[in-house]
Amino acid sequence: MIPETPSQPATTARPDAGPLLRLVGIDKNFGPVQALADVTLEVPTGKVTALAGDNGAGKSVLIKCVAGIYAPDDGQLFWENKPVRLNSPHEAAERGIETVYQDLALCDNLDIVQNMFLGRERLRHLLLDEESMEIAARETLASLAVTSVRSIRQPVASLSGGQRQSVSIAKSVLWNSKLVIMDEPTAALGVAQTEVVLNLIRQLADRGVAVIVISHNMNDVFQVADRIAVLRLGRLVEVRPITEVDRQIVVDLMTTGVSDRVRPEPAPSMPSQRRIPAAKGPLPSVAGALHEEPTTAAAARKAALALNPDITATSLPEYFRAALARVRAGESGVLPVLAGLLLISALFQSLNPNFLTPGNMVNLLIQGSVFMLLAMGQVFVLLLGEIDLSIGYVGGVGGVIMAELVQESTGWPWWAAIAVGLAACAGIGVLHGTIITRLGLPSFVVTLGGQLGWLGVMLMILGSGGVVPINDNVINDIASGNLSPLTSWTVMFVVAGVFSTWTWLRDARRRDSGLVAPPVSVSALKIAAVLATGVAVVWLCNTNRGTLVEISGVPWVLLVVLGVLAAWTLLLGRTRFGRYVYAIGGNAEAARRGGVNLARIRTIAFMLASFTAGIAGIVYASRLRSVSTSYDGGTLVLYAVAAAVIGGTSLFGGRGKVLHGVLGGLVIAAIDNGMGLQGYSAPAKYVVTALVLVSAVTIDAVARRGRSRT
Ligand SMILES: Nc1ncnc2c1ncn2[C@@H]1O[C@H](COP(=O)(O)OP(=O)(O)OP(=O)(O)O)[C@@H](O)[C@H]1O
Repeated sequence: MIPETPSQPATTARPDAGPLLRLVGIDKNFGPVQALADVTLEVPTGKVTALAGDNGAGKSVLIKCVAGIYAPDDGQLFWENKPVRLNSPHEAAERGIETVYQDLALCDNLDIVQNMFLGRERLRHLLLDEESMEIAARETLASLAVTSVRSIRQPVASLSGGQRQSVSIAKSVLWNSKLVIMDEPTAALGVAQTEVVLNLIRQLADRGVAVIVISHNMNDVFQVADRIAVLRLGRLVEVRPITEVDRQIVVDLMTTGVSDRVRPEPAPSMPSQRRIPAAKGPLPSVAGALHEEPTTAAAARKAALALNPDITATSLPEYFRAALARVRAGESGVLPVLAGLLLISALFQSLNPNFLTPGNMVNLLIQGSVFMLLAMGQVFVLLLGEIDLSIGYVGGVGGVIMAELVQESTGWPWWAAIAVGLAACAGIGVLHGTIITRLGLPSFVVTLGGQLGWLGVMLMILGSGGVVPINDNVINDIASGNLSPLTSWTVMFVVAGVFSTWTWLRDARRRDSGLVAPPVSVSALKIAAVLATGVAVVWLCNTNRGTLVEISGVPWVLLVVLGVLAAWTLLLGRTRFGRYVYAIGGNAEAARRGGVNLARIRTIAFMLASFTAGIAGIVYASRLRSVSTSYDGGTLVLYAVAAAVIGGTSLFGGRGKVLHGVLGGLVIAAIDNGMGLQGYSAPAKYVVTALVLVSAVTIDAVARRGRSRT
């Protein structure tokens, strides 16, 4: 089992207990290539063992055998004196073997805490326990003298190579790893960063961790290693204490397998032989490893603020300045879509004064609800870097199943009909997800096939008549019914009250614990903004929009959208599943190495996309009070992808929020509605929506470039 209490000193050396790891007679062949031949090696605790060898000598294959990636063809591994088989990286991790790979198995889009806990998140009441994880991560970094709590919530993408290595090493300390394997840990690092990383490696060994380091850099090997094992053509030729060899001996062993040379006494000033001393407490040169640059406190604070305004801003102006810096760095969040919405509204209002009337606004919200729902489902899939082109017609299938079941001849109650329609959609999502993950087919192709296939199924259920009317009042009221004005206000204040209390208490608790939290003024501003939006929407909906009879109140469908938004936001933001969706979108390999079951998470994401499409299909059917052959799922799915991307979800995976689907859906509904008021036909609407989509994708791509430049 993986120990649950991290950030204590790791194992203490057990001098009498033998080596932590013993490899005996390990062979590994790849067809005719003998990568390892009869390798016998002991790895003791509390020592850094350097693995040296020329290109192709077998170093990587050897560590992969220890890390559970390759099974040796012959030979035996002994872990703490017991014979073991390590069948997967997960099994190795469970025994306390952590591998820090050259390509650093970190997800760029996740922050430091999220990366350090990836695959081993702590939960409280089934939700991620962010506070406890942040505290543990902070303590671990501090114990290694990587002392910057300020930046613990910054995305790993914004870290330098040395900083990323520091995070990877801290991760192994956090998890009380007994053996840490590092593949070229200082490759591509500058002098100062190399020094930081070597110091951290030394600290690991001084805590009693066994460390294996592969490095081509002899300076590093001589600085940090206690012993050196040399491989040549897959065979282990020597293991010696580092004090008994010099560079020439190592080179001789690597190239010829033997060396008669006796190491001369090193001159005290020889830089290449300078050893890092055993640590007594945090090493000063490691302090601030997350803040190597810039050097002055003010500049460091400015940089930290720019990376994440929540980190350190203590006043409102500071927070806004930092947010502005983030926008300039390509982290614009929902700003472009909000600006776009304002612009579109101003444009249509100037063209037609009816655009911003309460009646039209509510109509627009109802029209947009189908786009919003479909887009919210699509966000799950886009976050994975995939796409689902079938959800339009999957929603249609859900709608038509529900419609058939509430026919008088069938006589099902409305709730059962809805449940079966949604279950059918979820099942379709599982089917798509399973085909995509198990057969390894591209989601684009599978769901394109799904688009045609489910259109066919929908038409078959519709039958020769081509239309299934809905006479059930409850179902028809989903899109056409309203809450009473009083209930509308009550519901709004309850929802806003719950959100405000939760936000306020959470932010206050985090501030009290010294964790990353926005200043009080920002928490207050967030609450005020939500309250103002709620009041505006309810005021709008409560204004009479009927001509012959009075029609007022919040439409039921808005509650459906709000409910889905809240549920999916919680799922993506506060659960392991959500964390893994982002992790896979950011770096699927890192997620896999963290023990995440990629196939399961992907399949669930496709299921949720289809399930949400089912809700959209039911709303659509409710609005038309029927399902017919005129249902155009092909256009709907394109609008859904466009809405998610326009809202700010990246097509490249790993970035996005459920809220983006709602905001993008609003933009599309506004274009559709505004152009409709102006008397434009469908083709013109398509062209304008396409232009907006292309602009959104361009903004996404430019922002991505901005981020990588930063
Ligand atoms: N998956 C594989 N399939 C076939 N051959 C492989 C595979 N992995 C490694 N080899 C072979 O095994 C031998 C040892 O490779 P390995 O990657 O361990 O070398 P290395 O010592 O790590 O070299 P380098 O320093 O260049 O990374 C090489 O001849 C390589 O071509």
